[in-house]
Amino acid sequence: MSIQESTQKDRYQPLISVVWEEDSLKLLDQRLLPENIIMRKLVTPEEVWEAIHAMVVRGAPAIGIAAAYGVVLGAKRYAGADKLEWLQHIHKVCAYLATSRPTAVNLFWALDRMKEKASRLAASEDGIAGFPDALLAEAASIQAEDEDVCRRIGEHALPLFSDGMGVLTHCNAGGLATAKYGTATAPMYLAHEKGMKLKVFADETRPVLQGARLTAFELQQAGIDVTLLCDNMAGMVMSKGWVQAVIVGTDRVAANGDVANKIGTYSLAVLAKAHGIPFYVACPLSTIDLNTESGDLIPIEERPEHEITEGFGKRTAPNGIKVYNPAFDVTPNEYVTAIITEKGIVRAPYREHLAALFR
Ligand SMILES: CSC[C@@H](O)[C@@H](O)C(=O)COP(=O)(O)O
Repeated sequence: MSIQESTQKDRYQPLISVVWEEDSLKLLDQRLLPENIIMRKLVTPEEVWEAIHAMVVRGAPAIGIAAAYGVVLGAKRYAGADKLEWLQHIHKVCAYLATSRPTAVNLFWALDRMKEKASRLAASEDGIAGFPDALLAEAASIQAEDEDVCRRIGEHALPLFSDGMGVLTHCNAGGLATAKYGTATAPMYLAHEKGMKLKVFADETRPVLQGARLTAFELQQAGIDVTLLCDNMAGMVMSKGWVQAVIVGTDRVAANGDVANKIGTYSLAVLAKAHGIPFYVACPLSTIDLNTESGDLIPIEERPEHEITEGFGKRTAPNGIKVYNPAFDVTPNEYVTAIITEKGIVRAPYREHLAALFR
C-alpha cells in the first residue's frame, strides 16, 4: 500500500475520520490513536481497499463512507467515452472494494448506492465527462446524511438516559466510526450538550483495543466523564450497581433482530440480562440487513493471530500456539432490549418491527 502521510499539527475536535480534499481521500489512521493523529492520503481504490482491510478506517458507517469515496477514485481511471463500459468499470471497482471486510453491511449498502447512482447516470442524457463529479456528490451525501442520522439516533436515545446514570459501552461506535457523533455515543454527546452528566464505562475491547484507544480518547477529548475498564471487569462493575444501561453499535442487524458487533458484545448482553440492565443497540437503517434472516447467517470476519499474540507490540503468548480470533460475535435478539435508529426506537418482536421501518 503506497499511502502518503501528512501530519495534522494541531489537534482539533471532534476528529473527523474521513475527509475528501483536493481530489483525494484523507483518512485518519485509527490504528495510531491516541498517540498520533495522522491523516493518510489515498488516491486509488487499491489504497482504500487496504485501508479498510487493515483498519486504518473502521466502524461500520465510516467503512461505507470510505468505500464510496474509493469508487470515486476508481471512476477517475476510466478514460473512454462508452457509458455501458463505464458502468461495467464502476461495477468492477465496487465488487473489488466489497472484498475488503465481510461483516459490516454498511460497506455493501454504500457500494450498492454508488452502483445505483452510476446506473442512473449511465441511463441519462448527461455527458460522461460529468459522471465523476456526480459520483463524488453521491459519496459526499452518504457522509453528510450519516452525520444527520447519527444525531437523530442520539435524539431518539436520549430519553432512555438520565442525569447521573452509569452507561457501559464496548468497542468504538463513536464519532470516529461514523461521520460525526457516533451511534452508541450519540446520546452521550447530546446529553453532554444539554448539561446531563452520564458516567460512561468504556470496555477496553480486546484484541484491537478500540475502546481504550478510540472511545476513551474521543469521550475524554469531548469532556465526557469516561472510565476505562478491561473487558473482564464489566460483570464486577455491574454487580456493584454502577451501570444502569449498556449501549453498543453494530455491524449488521439481521431481519430477526440478532445483532453482530465487536467480539465481546454477546458476553456483555448476557451479563446485562443477568443483572437486569437494559441492553441497547444503536444503528442507522443502513446497518439493518433484512436480506439476512438471522444472526447465524452473518459472515463473521476472522483476523490475524498476531492481534492476540502480539497485540501490545510485544509477544504475549508462546510461539506456535493455536489462536482463534473472530472480530465479531452475534447477540441473539432475546438479549436486546431495544434497537435505536434514526426513525425511532424498535422493540421486539423485531422481525415485524424492523421490516416496518423500511415501509
Ligand atoms: C458505529 S460503529 C458500529 C460497529 O461497527 C462497531 O461497534 C464495531 O464493532 C467496529 O468494529 P471494527 O472491527 O473496529 O470495525
